[in-house]
Amino acid sequence: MSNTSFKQLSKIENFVKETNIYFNKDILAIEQIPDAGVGIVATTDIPRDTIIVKIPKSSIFTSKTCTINNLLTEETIDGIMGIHLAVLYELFVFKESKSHWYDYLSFIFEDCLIEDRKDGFYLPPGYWCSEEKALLKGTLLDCQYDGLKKHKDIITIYKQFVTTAYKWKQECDLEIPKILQNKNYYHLTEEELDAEVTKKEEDLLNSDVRFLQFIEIGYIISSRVFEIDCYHLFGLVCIVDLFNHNSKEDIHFENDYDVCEICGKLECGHMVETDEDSELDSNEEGEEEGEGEDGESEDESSDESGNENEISTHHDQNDVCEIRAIHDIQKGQQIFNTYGKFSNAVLLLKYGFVVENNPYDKVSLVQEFNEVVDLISGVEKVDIEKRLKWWKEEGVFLLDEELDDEESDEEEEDGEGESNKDGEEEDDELLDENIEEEEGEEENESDIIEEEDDISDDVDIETFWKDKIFIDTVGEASPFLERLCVILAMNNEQFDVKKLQLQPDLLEDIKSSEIKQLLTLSLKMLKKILNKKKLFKIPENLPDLPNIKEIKKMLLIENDIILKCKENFNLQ
Ligand SMILES: C[S@@+](CC[C@H](N)C(=O)[O-])C[C@H]1O[C@@H](n2cnc3c(N)ncnc32)[C@H](O)[C@@H]1O
Repeated sequence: MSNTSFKQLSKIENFVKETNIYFNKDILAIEQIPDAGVGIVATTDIPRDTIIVKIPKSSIFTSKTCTINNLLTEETIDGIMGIHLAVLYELFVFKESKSHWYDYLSFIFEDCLIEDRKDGFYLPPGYWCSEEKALLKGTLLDCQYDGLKKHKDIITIYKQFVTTAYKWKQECDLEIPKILQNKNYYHLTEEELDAEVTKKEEDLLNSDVRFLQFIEIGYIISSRVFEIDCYHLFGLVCIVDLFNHNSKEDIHFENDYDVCEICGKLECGHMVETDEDSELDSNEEGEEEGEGEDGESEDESSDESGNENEISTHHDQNDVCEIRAIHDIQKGQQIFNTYGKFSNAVLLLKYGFVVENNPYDKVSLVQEFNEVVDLISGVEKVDIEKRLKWWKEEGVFLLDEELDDEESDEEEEDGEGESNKDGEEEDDELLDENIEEEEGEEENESDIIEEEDDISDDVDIETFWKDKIFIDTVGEASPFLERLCVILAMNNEQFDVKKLQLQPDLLEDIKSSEIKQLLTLSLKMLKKILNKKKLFKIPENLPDLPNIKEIKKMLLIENDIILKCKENFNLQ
């Protein structure tokens, strides 16, 4: 768990004061929360729309505000990777005497600063011991997210950071953070690393405790980081990162994402110049549209720093992120943020905890589905494969849209469409992206942190369809699994000629005897799949292992869902 220590709160108080963070102590308190580190509690009734925290963007730790920002820019390392490298320098090189961020960072990374630590590292499940991982085999975390495997990019990032640190030492005599002191890796070529990447990682994990610290720091960052804007990208936001997660949130994190990508201001010389340039361009005869919006004109404008400063100073006052109460909050209540519409598997993978009564929780049926598909008789194997291919490439997306449309219709009927006017739905989506994904995985975003019902253009097809094969939190089969069973139960005429798979209305028309028979067959298939799902065995005397509490919770929650499902479908 990425929790902080209540004993160290004075550090945060110092930092808040020094950096002009507005944290209304008359209405909020930082308190110790059982099994969740610290959290924020309302000390009085708080009316809806109250701004409870305000943070100047300059007080957010990002790759642009850190001490080594110019080096990172030269090296084009930004986003979460930039934060990771910067944290190593603030904590282990600049330290208390030279780092403006030390009070805040040493609060979040307190354990990482303990000298000679040998164990108790906070690591993603892929780095847990084999006994712990064995207990989680077959869970959603394993089947859907491959969460018991090590993270393939970590060692490459480590190698890149080591090389960069040695280069900075040579070029500007900058001390190398102790975690990155590894001459072997400095001399290692990328080809040599690629050739034996798994073995090299195993060797490092077994021989160098500093590599574990490196992974730990990356994991802590990933569990606390927020998306800020198109200039800073991601950042660690003091105070805002103390709100714990609940699927029902009490607050919204509000900030302007669209700022100038060159200087980060809301309005600035760059933007003014660019607008003027494009106006000029559009007035010039015979010139093509879009000319004048290129990098050159932007570079020219950035040279005119005098003008820019005037505007910047004025707009600095607006460069703040705010936390707003989205409904009335009662005195004494813990105030929750939501990290996203995440199942417990994602919560465990990304943040190291699981929650009971999670409406987005589910149990994977991918293995059971594949086993039953292998046993289907009456339809040729090639036809089954053809249908599965169609489903993965087209069908699953069609049904996703169909369900989205149904949901919007229902919302309109319930009058919920009004929330759109307030922008609340858009805000939800933004929030889901606030705590962003693990380092190095930017391209596989959809694997883990995408809002679960969101289709993105570059979605990984295998991940997408598998993610839809589950039992939901109330023990019902997912509509995707139900539809897939119908499709696999069709005869070739129904699939190829009548194209019933493209006519959901017909499928629901149970008056037709042909459809009735099809639905009976598909229900039989569905029950076969559900029947194959077995309860997880939880040993009575669980070994005393570091993550055993969360593992046990996870297994009990998955078992509870499986039991509800067996009851719903009258299965043994
Ligand atoms: C952004 S921090 C929140 C503040 C944190 N509790 C602390 O002590 O600093 C995220 C971490 O808080 C913990 N956390 C957040 N919500 C939780 C919850 N509902 N139950 C248990 N732990 C939670 C997890 O350790 C997670 O990695």
